[in-house]
Amino acid sequence: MASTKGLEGITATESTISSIIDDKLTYVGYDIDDLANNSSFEEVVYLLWNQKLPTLDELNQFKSELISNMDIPKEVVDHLKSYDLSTVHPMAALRTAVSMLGLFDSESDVMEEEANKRKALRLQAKIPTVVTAFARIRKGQEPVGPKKELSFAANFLYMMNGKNPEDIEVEAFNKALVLHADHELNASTFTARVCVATLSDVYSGVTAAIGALKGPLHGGANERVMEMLTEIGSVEQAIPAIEKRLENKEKIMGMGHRVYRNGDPRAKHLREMSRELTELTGHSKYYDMSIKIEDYIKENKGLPANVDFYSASVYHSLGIDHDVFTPIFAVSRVSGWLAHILEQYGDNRLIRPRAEYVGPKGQTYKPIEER
Ligand SMILES: CC(=O)SCCNC(=O)CCNC(=O)[C@H](O)C(C)(C)COP(=O)(O)OP(=O)(O)OC[C@H]1O[C@@H](n2cnc3c(N)ncnc32)[C@H](O)[C@@H]1OP(=O)(O)O
Ligand SMILES: O=C([O-])CC(=O)C(=O)O
Repeated sequence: MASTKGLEGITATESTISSIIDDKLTYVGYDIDDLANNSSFEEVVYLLWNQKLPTLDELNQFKSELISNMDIPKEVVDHLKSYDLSTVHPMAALRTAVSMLGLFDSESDVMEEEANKRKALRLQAKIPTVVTAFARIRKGQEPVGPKKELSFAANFLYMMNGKNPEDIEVEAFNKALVLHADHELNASTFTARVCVATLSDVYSGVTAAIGALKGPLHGGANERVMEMLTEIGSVEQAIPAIEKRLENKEKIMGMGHRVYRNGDPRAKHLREMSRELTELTGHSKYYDMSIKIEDYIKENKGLPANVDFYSASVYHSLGIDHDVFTPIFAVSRVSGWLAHILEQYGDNRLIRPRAEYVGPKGQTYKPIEER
């Protein structure tokens, strides 16, 4: 039987979490546009995990549970301080720290449903703390803990910068978190599901997913978009630089998508946020360059911008270090990974496809001294 490279077009599982149908994205049946325009990230996480929007009481309870679980063990902070901070990528630090968090969770290997839900909450709560702690430690700053009265999005920015964020920053960051929360069977979510389908634990599933998200063809693209924009440097150079990259058969980061053909519905929200925030912070050139590149690639390659393209200039405008863009993706996407992990446990079967063997056949074994 012939193989399908990259499993393109293969339906590998049923899911009730998110859907992409005719280029339209929904979480549990709610249109991403409605959620992006109206909901808090905490509401979306609750929705993904419970398959329903919370009441006000449920939301308040959920928010306070999240905040009260945000602290991370001192040993993890000490570990983050022990690397060569000039070379370690924050995604690598996050991958190791999440695995380490499992060592300090006495329920790590308890496979009961309620224990898995408690671990999900702890991971969702602690990942922003790890990301912000590492970002501060490598600048010689001490980590900052969360504030009870702040939202999840505001707390991330507070723990990162050590000061209360502006409303417009919180609004933009919340929207970015909502837009990145889940995306059907993308590579990192599939990785998480494959891992836990062996009945491995939640920490292993999330650690594996972080590894998959890190790659430049997936979540790692947002950092590469900013690297590209910075290298290009000016609006005038945008098209000549892109033409040169295409001539060299380089991929344009943030462009193209395996599933969307006519456009990623998340990109328009991020494009608008990029327009507003770059203007407000004096970084309009990055928005102007992005628009030119998007139009050129659409016209010449027929490829749409994906979620990673405009998130780059949005995060840059929020003053976030470029190599922290992908960890921020993880801060949001862990909600989707955890929803899928819980769904996988709920109706599990080992995921084990086949490979079509195309190597040599019928070889005769020779003793080592005769080779
Ligand atoms: C959150 C996310 O993960 S969104 C995706 C983030 N990744 C990126 O932005 C990286 C850049 N984009 C890409 O590499 C791809 O579009 C992917 C990985 C997103 C999708 O990949 P696939 O569905 O496997 O498409 P594939 O890589 O086979 O590309 C098909 C054709 O389009 C071209 N193409 C696809 N994306 C791009 C791009 N960004 N720039 C230039 N050409 C591209 C390929 O070169 C290929 O051309 P060919 O048929 O002439 O060889
Ligand atoms: O679905 C994909 O292949 C990649 C993507 O856009 C995401 O994970 O958000």
